[in-house]
Amino acid sequence: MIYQRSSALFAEAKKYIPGGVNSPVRAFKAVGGDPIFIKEAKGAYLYDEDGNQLIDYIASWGPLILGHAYDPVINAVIEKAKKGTSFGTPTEIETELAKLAVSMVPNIDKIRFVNSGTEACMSAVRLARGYTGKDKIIKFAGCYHGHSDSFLIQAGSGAVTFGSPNSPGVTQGTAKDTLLADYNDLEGVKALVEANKGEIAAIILEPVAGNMGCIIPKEEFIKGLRELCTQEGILLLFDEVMTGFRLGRGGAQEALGIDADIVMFGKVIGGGLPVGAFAARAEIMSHLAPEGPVYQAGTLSGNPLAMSAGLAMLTALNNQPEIFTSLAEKTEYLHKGIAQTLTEKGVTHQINRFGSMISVHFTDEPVVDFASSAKGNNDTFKTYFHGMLENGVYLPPSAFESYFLNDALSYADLDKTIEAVGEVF
Ligand SMILES: Cc1ncc(COP(=O)(O)O)c(C=O)c1O
Ligand SMILES: N[C@H](C=O)CCC(=O)O
Repeated sequence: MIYQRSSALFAEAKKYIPGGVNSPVRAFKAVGGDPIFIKEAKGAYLYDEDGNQLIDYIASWGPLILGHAYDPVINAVIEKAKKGTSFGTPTEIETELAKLAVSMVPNIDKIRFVNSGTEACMSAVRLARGYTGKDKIIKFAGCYHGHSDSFLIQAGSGAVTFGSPNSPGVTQGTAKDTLLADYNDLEGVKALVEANKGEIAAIILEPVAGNMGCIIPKEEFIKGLRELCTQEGILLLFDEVMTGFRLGRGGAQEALGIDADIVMFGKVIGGGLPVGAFAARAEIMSHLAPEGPVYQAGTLSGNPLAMSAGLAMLTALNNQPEIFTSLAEKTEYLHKGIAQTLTEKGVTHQINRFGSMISVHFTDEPVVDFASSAKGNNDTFKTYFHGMLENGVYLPPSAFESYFLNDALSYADLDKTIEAVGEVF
């Protein structure tokens, strides 16, 4: 593979954009080398600026569950754009998307659209604080809820990849209200709740984590959190930015059989355009302005182009729920193929998978939380990542990220990926 033009574009970008990228995980810092600049994409493939074709396991970090440039989404956006790009007024399509989302997801009556997952999580926590009248929240080490100040405390994703899980710029005043627990450690959470009795507004988590690799919640952990929240008057916040409309029509709530109090969305709900959302029962959502006192706003929130992309995406998923099953089957096939190859080659590994999310960890311990994920061998990961790239497979450039499978991937693509693992090792 030749990456001359990508490297030249990166050098130019670095002159004008910090680190040459607009989101840190894109910069390949954890794996070394220059990031690949993409020119276009269709279905399961990316085409870079040097003319290489790559099988894509990132899908724009999750949104493109039906593959790149999915025709119904593209056509909906084109048609909408011809009629104007933004009005700053209510539009009918916002209600159409809200109605559809509410019909697909359990436990929610109303939804508010924002522009990113970060905004969704930030606003959901404000709502939880306003609703409960309490200040503190509990988050889990290695979970990422976007880059709002309250969440940059032992955050996963790019924050941990670049060694700053606690970002400079977050004040002590803000940080003290974010209490930290370990994923899958119910007793630790109970102890925190006991030590801060009556002060906790919310427990926020990725119900299936994807920002320290893919990590599955133990049944007793997730059930225990629900029970604890109900007992203590704490709101349970599911950050479904990755899992929403990916693990099934009803997301992780449905897949795990657990009801959350507030649910946050991003990625798939925008069909590849910038959309986030948060949703809850009417009683909770009624605290939000202009109905209630908790303020939240956005000049471009509910943008018609973004809404039309989201509506086309959710309509497709709602009408063809078998896609979720076939994606999970493809992911299982990939899991088995990679596991068999790595075992034959004598490479120590763990693979975690849930639905269409999967991650490979080069460690001999089960990966159940941030600490066990961080034990993965990063030198082996770098060899794996660059070797796969050389073989035309584009994986997330960090061991702390999940892969996202998309419906356009064929079994031939999966076989090529599995063969590539054999080539690399
Ligand atoms: C679980 C989770 N929550 C929140 C976010 C923040 O979303 P965004 O990047 O759209 O702000 C992300 C991804 O970035 C995420 O994976
Ligand atoms: N892990 C992050 C979100 O899912 C990756 C996307 C980003 O921060 O650019």
